[in-house]
Amino acid sequence: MSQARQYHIGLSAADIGGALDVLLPGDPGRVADLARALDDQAYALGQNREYCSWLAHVDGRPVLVCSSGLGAPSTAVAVEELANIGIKRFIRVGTTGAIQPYIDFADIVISKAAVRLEGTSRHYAPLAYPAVASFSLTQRLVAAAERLGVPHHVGITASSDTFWPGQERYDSHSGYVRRAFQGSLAEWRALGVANFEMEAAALFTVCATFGLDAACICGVIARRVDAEAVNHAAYPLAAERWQSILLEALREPV
Ligand SMILES: O=P(O)(O)O[C@H]1O[C@H](CO)[C@@H](O)[C@H]1O
Ligand SMILES: O=c1cc[nH]c(=O)[nH]1
Repeated sequence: MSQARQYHIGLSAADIGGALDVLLPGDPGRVADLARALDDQAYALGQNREYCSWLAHVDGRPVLVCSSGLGAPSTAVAVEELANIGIKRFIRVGTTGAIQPYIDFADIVISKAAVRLEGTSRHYAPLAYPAVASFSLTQRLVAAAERLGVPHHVGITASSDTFWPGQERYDSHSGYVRRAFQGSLAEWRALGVANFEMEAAALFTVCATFGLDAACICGVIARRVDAEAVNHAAYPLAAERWQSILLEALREPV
């Protein structure tokens, strides 16, 4: 473990009080709310670039909340540096677009694996290497969702490098989706993929190659069976649900 202040996240081991767990929301603007939902005494550690960090305690155990930034490259940087300062369990938490008709707004999707549509994970392992979540960490999230009765789905997630073409959205600036992606949403749906987001595959791959545990829990704010647009009204309930699941899961001693 390194004692040095990490270049991008701006944290050192001394800052995180021996935390082994990190929650990784994509958006730095969501860190404070999430940390306070775990612990009303949670406090800010600082912010560098897209990496905003707070420290919370759950039943006396330290839990770091640190934004990953948007997309795979910044997530991989966060994993590298958080691993350097002693983090062992990484839980991504964020928003997602569901592609299956049975998944509703604000439902929770817990990823058991991810399709590696992004490029970052290939810097760590060849494409034949699977992007799988940690069984034990994922099982803790699923058990917590079940205990709380929160509507949730456990499924395969497709992680794209882009919000528009890679998720086959035609409402982009150009309105054009490359031929390689035309029809891709229907194909992922036919193959049983549950949802689109942008970080899980890199997180799972990097953590697995490091021998670390990773999981991903997302709340549905777009239903791609109906529309390309995000439904902002779904966010508060989705966030309330993921916060309650995470608190319940973290209360369980490992
Ligand atoms: O809500 P977050 O965690 O940012 O996650 C999703 O939202 C962003 C796209 O809007 C991507 O980061 C995607 O993975
Ligand atoms: O549709 C969506 C919604 C959130 N995040 C994504 O990456 N896609």
